[in-house]
Parts: sequence; C-alpha cells; structure tokens
Amino acid sequence: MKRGFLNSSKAKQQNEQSTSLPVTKAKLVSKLSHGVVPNAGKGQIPKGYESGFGTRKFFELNATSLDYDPDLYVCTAVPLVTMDAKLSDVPGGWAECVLSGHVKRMIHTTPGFPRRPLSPANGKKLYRIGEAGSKGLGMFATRLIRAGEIIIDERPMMVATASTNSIVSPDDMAKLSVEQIRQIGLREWGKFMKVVFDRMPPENQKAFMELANSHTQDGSDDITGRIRTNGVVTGFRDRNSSGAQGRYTAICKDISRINHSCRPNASWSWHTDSFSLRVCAVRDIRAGEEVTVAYCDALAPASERAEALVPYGIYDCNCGPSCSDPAGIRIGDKRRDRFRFEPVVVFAPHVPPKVGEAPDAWVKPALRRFRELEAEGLEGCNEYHRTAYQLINVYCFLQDVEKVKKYASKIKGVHRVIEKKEFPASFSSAEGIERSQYYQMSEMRKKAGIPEYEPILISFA
Ligand SMILES: C[S@@+](CC[C@H](N)C(=O)[O-])C[C@H]1O[C@@H](n2cnc3c(N)ncnc32)[C@H](O)[C@@H]1O
Repeated sequence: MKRGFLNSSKAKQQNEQSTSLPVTKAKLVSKLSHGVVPNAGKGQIPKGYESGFGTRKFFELNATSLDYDPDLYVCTAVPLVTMDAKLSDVPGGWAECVLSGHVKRMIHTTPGFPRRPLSPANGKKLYRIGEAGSKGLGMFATRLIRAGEIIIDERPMMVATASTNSIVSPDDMAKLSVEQIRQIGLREWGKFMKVVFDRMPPENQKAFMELANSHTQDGSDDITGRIRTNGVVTGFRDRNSSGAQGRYTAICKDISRINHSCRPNASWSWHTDSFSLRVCAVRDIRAGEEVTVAYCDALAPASERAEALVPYGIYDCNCGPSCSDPAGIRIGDKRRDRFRFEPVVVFAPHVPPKVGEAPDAWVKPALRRFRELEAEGLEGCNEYHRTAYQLINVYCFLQDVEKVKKYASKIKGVHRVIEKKEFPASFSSAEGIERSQYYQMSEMRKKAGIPEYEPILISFA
C-alpha cells in the first residue's frame, strides 16, 4: 500500500502532511546566528510569538498526488513507500522530506526516477567511519581509491528546507530585532522539521541523533542543529527563489560524516533520478587516508573560506599553508585569483620552435596552471577540468599518447562531478586517442604538409 491509501486513524498519521502556510506569503529570514547567542531560544522570543507554526492547521494529503499548489510545503517520503515499509525492504532506503508542491512534482517527473543509488562494484564498501582527531568522526578509505571512483552513493535520511521560513509579518518585522526574528524563524523551522523527523523510521531517527551538532547554543534545537551541521545542498530548489531561499539540504547517515578540507580529495554531486548524493574521488586517495570535501568555495580567498566555515563550528581550518601560514595564504590567494579570473587558453605557436626547444614548449602556461592547481589541492574545481581538457587535446594534437593517458587519468574525478558522467574511455587507449579529433587533425595537416606551428586554438570542451 502506498502512503496515503489507508483510512484508519493510524494510517492517516502516515499520509503526507502539509502546512497551510504557503511559501510565498512567508516573510523569509535566511541568515541565522551561530556560536553563542545570549538568551537563545525562549529568552529571545517575545510574548505572542511562542506558538506560531505549532498552532497552524496540518492537513493530510494523498501521497501519490502531484496535484498541489506549487507553493505549499508537503511532508512526504521520497520515493513513496508502503505503510509498513522497513528500511531493509527498500533498496537504497527512503528520505523523509519537506518539499514544495513544485519540487515534489519536479522530482517525481524526473526521467528515470526513482533509480536505485549505485552500489560498490563487488558489494564491498570503499570506506569506514572512524575517529578523525579533533574533528570528531570522519570517513576513511579502506583501499586505494582512484580519481574518478565513486566512493559512496547515498540516499539521505532527511531532506529539509535549507532556510527558516519565518512567519513574521512585515508589520511585526518593524517591532522586532533581527535576532528576535531569527530566533522565531528557528523555532518555527524546528517545529516543522520535528514533523519530518517523527515520520522517519526508528533506525534513521537514531542515526540522525548520533550525528554531530555544532549548533547547541544559538537557539537551534536538537533537530535543526543537526540539519545545520550536517546538511548538504541538493540540486533542486523552489520556483521563483534565489540565493539561499528555496534551497533544500540533505542529511545522510555516512556522507554527513565527511569532514571539510580546503584541499579536498573528493567532491559530491546531487542526482535527482536516484534521489541520492554521490561522492567521487577527485584525485587518488591512499588506503587509510581521510576522505574530505569542501564545505565552502575552495577557490575563494582564505579569509572568505574561514568566514564560511564558522557556522560549521570550524574556527581554525588547518588544511595546509594556504589556510594557516601568512606567506602561504598570500601565495594561495594570488593563485586562486588567477584560477578564477585568468583562465589559461593555449594556442599552437605561429612560429617554428626555437632550436633545442621541446615540441610542447608552447603548452607551458597550461602545464604551469595544472601544477599550481595540484599544489593547491584543487583537483575538484572547474579550472582543473578545463585545463586538463586542454592538455588532453594538445597532446592528441602533438600525438603524444602517453601524455594524453596521463591527463585523462587525472580528469576522471572532476569530470564525473561536473558532467555527472564518466570521462570517455577512448582517451585511455592508443587506438581511442588515434581516433580523436585533434589527433586526426594533426594527421591531416601532416599529410597536407602544414607545419604543426600553424595557428590553431586548442579548444577545451
Ligand atoms: C558534517 S559534520 C562532519 C562529521 C563530524 N566530524 C562528525 O563527527 O560526525 C561537520 C562537523 O565536523 C567538524 N569538522 C568538519 N571538518 C572539520 C575541519 N576541517 N576542522 C575541524 N572540524 C571539522 C565540525 O565540528 C563540523 O561542525
């Protein structure tokens, strides 16, 4: 039986639930406080605002319906499960979610939905969860994981709205301080998310409550604190929304154990067809090494990264010299500026190579950029992908098969994250490389007697 099909009172509790609060009419306050907020919670909430959402009417819906007001929030299981479903019966499990009607429709009409999350090749996990020193628990590789390998594909336990949707009216806004509005918002959000939490299977409730919580003194409750500490932004959002508003965040049993690094060896991507988060190695990870991802934009300057990490309770990011040592920060910030604003584009030279010069001397800017990106541990970023792509095309053009293979092995991870598909296997074999566009172009030029140094732009996609 699908959720929503039963009429008994017990069954009704498990139907979808919705609040009569339409998204668009809510006054939205997104930035929440963190750290220690004096008198957090009740102490900050003035009389008249204590009950709020809790007194609002919930109504029940047929879980299979997609026919909602797109702006209404719905508490629902994704994918839909039977009333008596146990986690062990549902491959990949299910997520208890709060979604707008618009997003629910979008998910259920995604081609291929609900595909099963991917399982490891021989059924053996590539990781274990273990102690990570002062960071608490973390994820560790149990064998050498190659760039491009999928470490885990996991359906979340819970999907929550990523911001509080405060019900404070514009009139009331004028009477309240910003912190009071935040605290009211947090409280409302907490009540809403408690409904979602209560719908979760007991094993997931237990696993959820065992997750880290860095928000114990800012007005967050046990549930919202863990959502704020462990949530990973999904790939979908409410219609007519922008910025943090209208986004959703996924809380997972294992992926939420992955710690942050500004030099991450892995990256995550959201897949709506399988309703799962996928973590992929962006460079080789040794057996025993900790698996890390970037919680912030790893290309941002050190000061901005530090600021973005504070809400996670990370005050002293120590990933390497570009985080902690003043000289290292200067070099790292300068490099990141160039990575962001000065992309390297390589041109074949217009003049013959100088005597004694290597045939690939003109590729130096891209090679330097690639080395710098690796030195900063930024194998998961767009610029690494773009530069590796150019080098692959350049070496196809120069017919240097070994170098094509080298850069093809390096691009695999970031390609999977950015393009959400595997890098073409043809660049890993001599036969495939010889069939490539640039190899063939070079072959034709040779046959026509056009020297290699005639102008040509090496494209990067
Ligand atoms: C999503 S959880 C990661 C798993 C967590 N370590 C645990 O024990 O479950 C995020 C929390 O881990 C800790 N953390 C993650 N990365 C860290 C880092 N680079 N340095 C210090 N603490 C970190 C912070 O407490 C942060 O709030």
